[in-house]
Amino acid sequence: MEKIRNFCIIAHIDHGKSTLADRLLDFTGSVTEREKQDQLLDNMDLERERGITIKSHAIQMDYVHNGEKYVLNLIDTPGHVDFSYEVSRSIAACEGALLVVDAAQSIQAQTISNLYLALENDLEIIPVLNKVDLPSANPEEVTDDIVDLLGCSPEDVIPASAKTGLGIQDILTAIIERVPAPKGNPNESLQALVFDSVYNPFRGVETYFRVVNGEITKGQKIKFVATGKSYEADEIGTLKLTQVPKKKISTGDVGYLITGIKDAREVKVGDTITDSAHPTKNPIGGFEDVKPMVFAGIYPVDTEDFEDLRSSMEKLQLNDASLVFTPESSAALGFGFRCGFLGMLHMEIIQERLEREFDMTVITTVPNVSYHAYTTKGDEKPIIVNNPSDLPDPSTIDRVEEPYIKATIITKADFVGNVMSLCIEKRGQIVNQTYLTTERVELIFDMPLAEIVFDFYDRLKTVSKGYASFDYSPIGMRQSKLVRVDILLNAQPVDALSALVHFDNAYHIGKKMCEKLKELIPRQQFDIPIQAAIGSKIISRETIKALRKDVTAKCYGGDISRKRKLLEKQKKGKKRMRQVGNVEIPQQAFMAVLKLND
Ligand SMILES: Nc1nc2c(ncn2[C@@H]2O[C@H](COP(=O)(O)OP(=O)(O)OP(=O)(O)O)[C@@H](O)[C@H]2O)c(=O)[nH]1
Repeated sequence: MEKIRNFCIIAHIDHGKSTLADRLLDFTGSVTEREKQDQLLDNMDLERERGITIKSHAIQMDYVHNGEKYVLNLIDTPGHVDFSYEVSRSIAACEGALLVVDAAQSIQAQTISNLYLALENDLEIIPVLNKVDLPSANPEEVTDDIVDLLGCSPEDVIPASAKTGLGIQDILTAIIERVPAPKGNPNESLQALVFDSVYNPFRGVETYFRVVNGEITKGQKIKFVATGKSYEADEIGTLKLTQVPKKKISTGDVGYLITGIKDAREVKVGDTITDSAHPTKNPIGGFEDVKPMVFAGIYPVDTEDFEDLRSSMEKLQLNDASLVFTPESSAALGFGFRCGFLGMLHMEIIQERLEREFDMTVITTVPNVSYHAYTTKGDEKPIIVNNPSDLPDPSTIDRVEEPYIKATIITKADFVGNVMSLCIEKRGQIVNQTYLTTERVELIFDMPLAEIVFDFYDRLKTVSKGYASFDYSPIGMRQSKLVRVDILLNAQPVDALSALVHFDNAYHIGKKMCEKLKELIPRQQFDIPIQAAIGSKIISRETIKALRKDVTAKCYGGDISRKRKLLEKQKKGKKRMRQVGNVEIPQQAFMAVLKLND
């Protein structure tokens, strides 16, 4: 135990965590030449393409320091706010953290939020000034920023470049000398923290854990405290680049467990593993079930594919326990599912995985957050509104509550005005404003989560010319004035286009929706009126003019293969169209409300 170091790397997105992890693996000889590949830990294709870490992973390195052999367990953490719960669990499994700060960009919102998480867990912080090789790097200034933030001395900050390999040895030395060895009692009953799980189609769910007390042995009967379920530890081992089966994993160490569980929902990140016969009396605290924040409908483009979609979603859920869904139906789109996601990025990922891994073409409807509606009947429990159609009749509503968040934004002093106006437009209330340095300002707002879901990130980037970083955490429900804006095409309501919006924004959004739909829906043989309505009141209207004449009629003769090509192309385009009444609506139209300001 004396020779084990468990650490994680925390950073703002793109500050170089994954690249630094690769360098550490290289340096400790944990990868052979053949295995070398950029961003080794990001082993999902999607992760590599998007250049982001979606799930956290762990890896063990051996390193000799002053003639002594050490085991270093690195736990890589995801960088995006949608996955912050996973960051918090990975952090809880460590004693130390490398705080990576980009020498050109300095401290950003997630640098701070992750740092707070690490400090709450009493982690030893090793500040790393990364990307010092960049011409735009500002090492002195950024070191000062870090010293101010941590209250450390400038010598504690390790200058490094994950690209060139500079500083890697210093980082390893610091991990061994500064990060404390794990504590814990090997003789106590087993107590292990689940910090991640991964679904493997051949082996079932692989659970990643850190032993806090006691030890886990192959074949042991173990129990998951939160789910109360018991299993046999079919295989346990440590995580090198590949899994290395072991007979026993002891206090302080990190490993994987395979029990033949086939459903990701049975393994919850944050849960405690204990011995089935002699369960621990103190499960590790802080466990929470991850709750979806954003809801949207997912429908097959072809109504006949509903059963295929169901089986694909079930398979996806086996390996992504944070995805929830229930069947729903829409007059416009037929049968589909109302799905809950951790955030917008998670939603995009699910949609993309459905298309790539399961070859499904789907239509996603306008996302919304989860509201609580109380009726005048005085019922104690709220009606949970995850779907515009769940909103009770306005005449029976007493009040509606919506989820609020604390938003932390760090930006340059020059852009404070712009960022403030944006947040106020998004119904934010300023809570605090602090100058971190003369140049950089931290703004804290209470804001409705719903406003973040729509275009907030993009707008923030635009108004700050990219110099703003953003992070948020939920702070509970607050009363709101919510209405449902319905869209009528050719006088027919299209339920899949309905959106839940704040009353003050309803007219603006209704108008923009009509304009956007006019752009997106192709002209047809007849005039199509587009209307936005609240209840029976029409608040906006546009008209798509009819095509004047059939321009293709003249195109006769010519090469057949060319014609076929055109037909094929048309078919592809058609695939994402939905016939509603006698109007054809393209897929983008269902998401139009997200891009109202483009
Ligand atoms: N010049 C230079 N570029 C670097 C350095 N470290 C990382 N990068 C680049 O910075 C970008 C982001 O690096 P990543 O390692 O993917 O960042 P990350 O923090 O892991 O990002 P997420 O996993 O998405 O949170 C990549 O294009 C890297 O090649 C460095 O020391 N110098």
